[in-house]
Amino acid sequence: MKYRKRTASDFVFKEELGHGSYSTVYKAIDKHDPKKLYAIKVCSKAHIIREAKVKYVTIEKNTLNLLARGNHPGIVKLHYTFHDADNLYFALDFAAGGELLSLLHKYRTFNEQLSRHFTVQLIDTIEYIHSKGVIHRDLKPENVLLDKEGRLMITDFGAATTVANTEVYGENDDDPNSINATSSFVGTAEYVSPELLLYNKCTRSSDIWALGCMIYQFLEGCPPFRGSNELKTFEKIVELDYTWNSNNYDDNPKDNQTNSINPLIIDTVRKILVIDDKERITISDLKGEPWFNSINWNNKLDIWKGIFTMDQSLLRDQPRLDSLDHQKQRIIPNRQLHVIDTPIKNITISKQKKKKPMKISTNTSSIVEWRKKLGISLNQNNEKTPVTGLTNSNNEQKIIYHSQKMINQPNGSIPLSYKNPQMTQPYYYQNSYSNGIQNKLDNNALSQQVPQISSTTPPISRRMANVNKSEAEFLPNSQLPNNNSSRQPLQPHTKPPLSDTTLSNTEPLSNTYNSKQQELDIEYGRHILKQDFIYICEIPFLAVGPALSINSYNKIDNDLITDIVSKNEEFLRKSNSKPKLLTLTDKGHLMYSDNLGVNEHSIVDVSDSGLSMYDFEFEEATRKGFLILEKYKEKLWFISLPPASVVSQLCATSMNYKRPILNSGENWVDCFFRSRNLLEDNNLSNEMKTLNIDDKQSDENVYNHASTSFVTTPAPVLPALPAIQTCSIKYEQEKKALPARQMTPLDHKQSPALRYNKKSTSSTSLNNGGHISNNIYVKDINTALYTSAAAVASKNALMNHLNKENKESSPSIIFAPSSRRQTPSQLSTGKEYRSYIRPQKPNKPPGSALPTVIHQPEKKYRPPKNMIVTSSRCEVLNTLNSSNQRVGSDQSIASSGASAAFRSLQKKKNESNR
Ligand SMILES: Nc1ncnc2c1ncn2[C@@H]1O[C@H](COP(=O)(O)OP(=O)(O)OP(=O)(O)O)[C@@H](O)[C@H]1O
Repeated sequence: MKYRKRTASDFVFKEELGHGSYSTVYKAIDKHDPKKLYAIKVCSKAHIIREAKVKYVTIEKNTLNLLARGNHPGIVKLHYTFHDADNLYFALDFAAGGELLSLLHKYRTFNEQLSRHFTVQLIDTIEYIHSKGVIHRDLKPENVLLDKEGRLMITDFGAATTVANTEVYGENDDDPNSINATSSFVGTAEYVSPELLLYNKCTRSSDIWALGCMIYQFLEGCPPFRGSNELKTFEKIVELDYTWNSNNYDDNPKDNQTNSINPLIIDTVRKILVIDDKERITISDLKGEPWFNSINWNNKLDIWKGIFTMDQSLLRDQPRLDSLDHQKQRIIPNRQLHVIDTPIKNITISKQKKKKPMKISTNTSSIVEWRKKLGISLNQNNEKTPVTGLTNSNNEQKIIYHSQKMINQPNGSIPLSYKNPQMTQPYYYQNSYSNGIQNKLDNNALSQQVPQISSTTPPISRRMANVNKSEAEFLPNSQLPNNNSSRQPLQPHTKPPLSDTTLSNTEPLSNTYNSKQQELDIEYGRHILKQDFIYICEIPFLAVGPALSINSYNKIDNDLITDIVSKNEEFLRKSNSKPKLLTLTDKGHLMYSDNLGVNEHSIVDVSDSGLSMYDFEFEEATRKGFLILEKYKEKLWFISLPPASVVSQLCATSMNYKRPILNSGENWVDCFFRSRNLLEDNNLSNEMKTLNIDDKQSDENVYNHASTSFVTTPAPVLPALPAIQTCSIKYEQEKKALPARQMTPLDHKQSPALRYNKKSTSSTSLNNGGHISNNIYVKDINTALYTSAAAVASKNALMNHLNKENKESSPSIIFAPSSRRQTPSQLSTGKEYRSYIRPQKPNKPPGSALPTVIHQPEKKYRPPKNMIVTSSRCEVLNTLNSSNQRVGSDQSIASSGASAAFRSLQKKKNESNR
């Protein structure tokens, strides 16, 4: 047959059949052959990239392709794959009979004959899947569909793996005592095997375990192991805590004789539900069980009869049998239902819906949804990911090691990162600090005097006015409150009338993006988001030195910044030097130059993962305070705004060239966020361009196997699943799902509700891509980080982040403009150094939606000695600390779900081994 690539326009999309964690499935009619119905699974590219589901989609596609070759009736067939700019499409067999779970719910239980019939079909299919070297890993009634004749079709291969891959999972098989922290869950709680729970091992036998659970469920109506939460479920599984009930049909008097389960079934299930997977019955032995004596396993036609076409006498004991006819009526005429054709362009497929409501509270989530729910995810390399609450020693050691390496530099030597020739001369080299200590640095660019903080620098009165006594105790003498000064209450971030009238002259200029500037930007191929005159002071992290040294920066915190600012405000403002022109582009480049825009010095990329931003009373409207940037372990930049009169003069002098101030209406922090968002969007659209699902091979293959007749092909066992590993979904930037997103925790586009959640003490969201969503305003970074519900909940994300980072980059912590962070308690305590742990663009109108301040000073994090901790490091460590503290508490275990269950199981296991 001549190959022709299908597109979405080849189909008429009908009603939605369902939706999962990364797709929405629509019924569709082939325009070229209206008799052909398909279920088209539509995956939004943006969604699967953002949610790091590319891997699952890839696995599903390749597994389905592989399994389609055998044309087994028990596997939902993949007919076509195609994509467009926004979506990936899988054209699958349409399962007119719906989910097996729905049928089970309808009848509550299946009678013995029906149970056996379905079990036989499942065994035949599982045997086929395993013969191809594939393990499904998420078998459950929701993942079993029925075709129009009522034959089973297993679907949802997103969690599948190969036998070879699985062996890798069981790296501790030989030593069951050494369960490590990198275990990951696979499956759905009620069907997950004990070997996975106990040894992080998944084999073919794990699918058989799930089959045993399903057989039980067919007869009892619910899975054998179900607790009130995942932990209890897992405990029941590993303790093999299940019982057969005998009163299933009590409400159906005419079925009284069926209220005891056939002992042959009980015996069969007993042989399946064996804790030790090596002792568990195999598929071939299972087929020989007495319960299947009547089955001719070679008679595929008999095995694969659809329940809607079967001899009804076979089903005579089925409770509410009459309903089955009704069900058949309901299913088969489904095609005749009046549906309004949905033009493809009107299908809101890019907008993902939430997972359908769970029919049974805890067992209907797919593996991926389940992982997400429990905060368990795979890392980028498809490796096992630490489970919440488990040891973090590796990660921590990594940090300590690096830190010590930095600190242990021989006196005078300079860490490589300091030798960056582009590093500009720090301003303070020119200043007149007389008490500086001469560094013995051998690098020319850095052999300079480290400024000694002048003890005579007067305290900054403005910030001292409202410091209360208890706080004052923690402040150096030089910062004691000055009662003569009055602290300016922070104002909502509206544009106040400028005190300096000369500045107002510049305003009309500043809002105009004039043609000369445009020309320049076009020449440079950039678009400027904001440009303004600023003072900038760079302070590198030095290897040695008493004050502004790496030792001083072991903790970037409120006190340190306060100390630096209070003692060096004049110096930091560079009042004696000429202001620079700071420019931020849409590409995230931040640079400064003289006021004519020449000799640009690049500062940093706003998207840099090692960049943290803070503000210290930074008020653009009143031109006060500092915007502080920190490149982790490299530099601090203190940015402040010159007086309006100075700016006005500068503008006047540069009039002939261009109008230098651009976009003064939007403050710097907002622009940083905007720039970062633009970059993210850019990344996303680039990744979407590279993500496709073209698979000519697959389509041709499917054409060749289009027949629905079942051919029993003796399929060779594949050593591995090359198709899965050499994924045919091209994802060229496979390295990352969305790199910038690791650094910018909140996907505000997808979670708009989280952006300004006023109940923010725990307004946290963690998704499986390891993204932290957090909306906590705090007055003290360490306190905040320690107490942040987000930090606690996001340990996995952070650990993932650490895993991914061999370098010392860190998630950014960005401090929002103070007007948005201001709370009454902040004002009353007088702490100006407030953190805002959520790198995203704040766009709420000024003064609104102030989340609750979290204040638990007693839990303040104390960094270990010799450990360099930036804000982000604090976050990581506090998270780990608090998580470790929670271990062992029953209450916390109960609330922390699967990971706690893991811990609990390990603990029990270790105790029993002692
Ligand atoms: N071939 C099909 N025929 C009919 N309905 C289908 C078909 N495939 C899927 N569906 C329906 O669509 C729903 C979602 O499909 P599916 O579970 O495959 O999506 P998913 O994104 O892989 O979800 P999950 O989160 O479970 O992995 C199913 O529950 C089912 O009701």
